[in-house]
Amino acid sequence: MTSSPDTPIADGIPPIASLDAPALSERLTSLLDHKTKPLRALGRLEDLAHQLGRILGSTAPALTAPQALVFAADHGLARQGVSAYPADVTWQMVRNMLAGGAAISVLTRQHGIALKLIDCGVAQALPPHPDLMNCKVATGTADASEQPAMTAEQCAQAIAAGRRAVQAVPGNAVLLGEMGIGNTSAAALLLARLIDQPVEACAGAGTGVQGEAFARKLQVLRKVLARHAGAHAPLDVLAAMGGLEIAGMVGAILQAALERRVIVVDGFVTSAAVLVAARLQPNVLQRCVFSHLSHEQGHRLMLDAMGVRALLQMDMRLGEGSGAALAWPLLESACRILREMASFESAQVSGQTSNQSIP
Ligand SMILES: Cc1cc2ncn([C@H]3O[C@H](COP(=O)(O)O)[C@@H](O)[C@H]3O)c2cc1C
Ligand SMILES: O=C(O)c1cccnc1
Repeated sequence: MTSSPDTPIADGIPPIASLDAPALSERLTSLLDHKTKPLRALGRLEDLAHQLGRILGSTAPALTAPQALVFAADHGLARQGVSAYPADVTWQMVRNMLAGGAAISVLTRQHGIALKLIDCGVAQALPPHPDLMNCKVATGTADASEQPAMTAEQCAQAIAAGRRAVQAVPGNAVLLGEMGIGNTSAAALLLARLIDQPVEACAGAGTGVQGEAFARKLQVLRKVLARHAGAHAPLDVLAAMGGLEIAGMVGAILQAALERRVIVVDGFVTSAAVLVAARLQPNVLQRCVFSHLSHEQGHRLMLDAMGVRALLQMDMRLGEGSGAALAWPLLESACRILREMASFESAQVSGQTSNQSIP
C-alpha cells in the first residue's frame, strides 16, 4: 500500500511503527508449537494468538477493558434513495443502542464489553447520555452526488474526534462499529476508487436494496464517482465520498494503532475505514483483527485487497459492530491458550516421535 501525498488532514498523526520483533515472534511460535496438542491443531486460533501476542508485546497477552466504539452520522447521499430505510433510522438506532435494545447492545452486554456511541454528525440533536460522546462535526455530510461530502476541515475534525474517542477510553482493545443510513454506499465508493474497481463489484444491498432500487443505487454511485473523478489520495477520497462516521473510525484506527491496542474490525463499512487508514499508515493492518466476512457484496473484494482474512462467516450484514462483538470470545480464547495451556514438558506428555513439518 502506498502513502498519501501530504495533505493538511494527515498532520499530527505520527508514524505508526511496524511490530517487528523477531525474537518475540519466534518465542510465540515456539510456545504455541509446544502446547499439548498436535502441531498446529488449533489452526487459525494459533495465528490469532500469535497476532495478539505481537500487538500486546507479550507471550502471555491479556485483553483488558474492551471498548466497543460505535460511530454515527447521517449521509446527504441518503436523499438520493440509496438505502431501503429512511435517514431518521440513524438517530433512532443510536437512541436504541443507548437504551440497550440494539444487536450491539445485546452482544456487548453478553461479553462484558463497554459500549460508547460517538456522534460525528447525526442530523438530529441527541439528548446527553453518559455513553454518548458528542463530537458532532456537522449535521450529516453533503450530498456527494452534488458536492464533496465533507470539506477537508470537516474530515480532519471527524478524524480528530475518532482519535479523542480512543484516548478517552481505557483498555487495550477497541471494537469498531457504525450507524449511518446510506453508509454502505459511502463504503462502496471508497472501495471502488481506492482499489480502482467498477462500482458494480463493490456495492451491495446494504439494508436490503434490491431490483430496480439497486439499479438506481448503482446509478447514483456512478454519478458520485464521475463527480469526484479527480479524487485519488486517500484523504481526498474520504472527504469527497465518505462519511463523518467513517472518518471518525479512520481516526480511531490510527490512534488505537499508535497506542498498540487491538483493533477488532466489524464488517464492510468499518473495513472501509481500515482501507483508508491503511493507505495512510500500512502498519495499522498488523493491529487489526477482522472479525467476520459480511454478506455485503464487496466485503470479500475489500479484504482480499488488503490481504487479510476474517475469522467468522455468519452471513451477517448488519454493521453496528455486531460481528466484532460476536467474535470477541475467540480473541479471549486465543489469549487464554497462550497463558493457560500446558506444554508437553510441563504436563509431561510425550511429544512427536518423528520430525513432521507443519502442514
Ligand atoms: C433498523 C436498522 C438497524 C441497523 N443497524 C445497522 N444498520 C446498518 O445499515 C446502514 C447501512 O445500510 P444502507 O447503506 O443500506 O443504509 C447503517 O446504518 C448500518 O450500520 C442498520 C440499518 C437499519 C435499517
Ligand atoms: O457489513 C456491514 O458493515 C454492513 C452491511 C450492511 C449494512 N450495514 C453494514
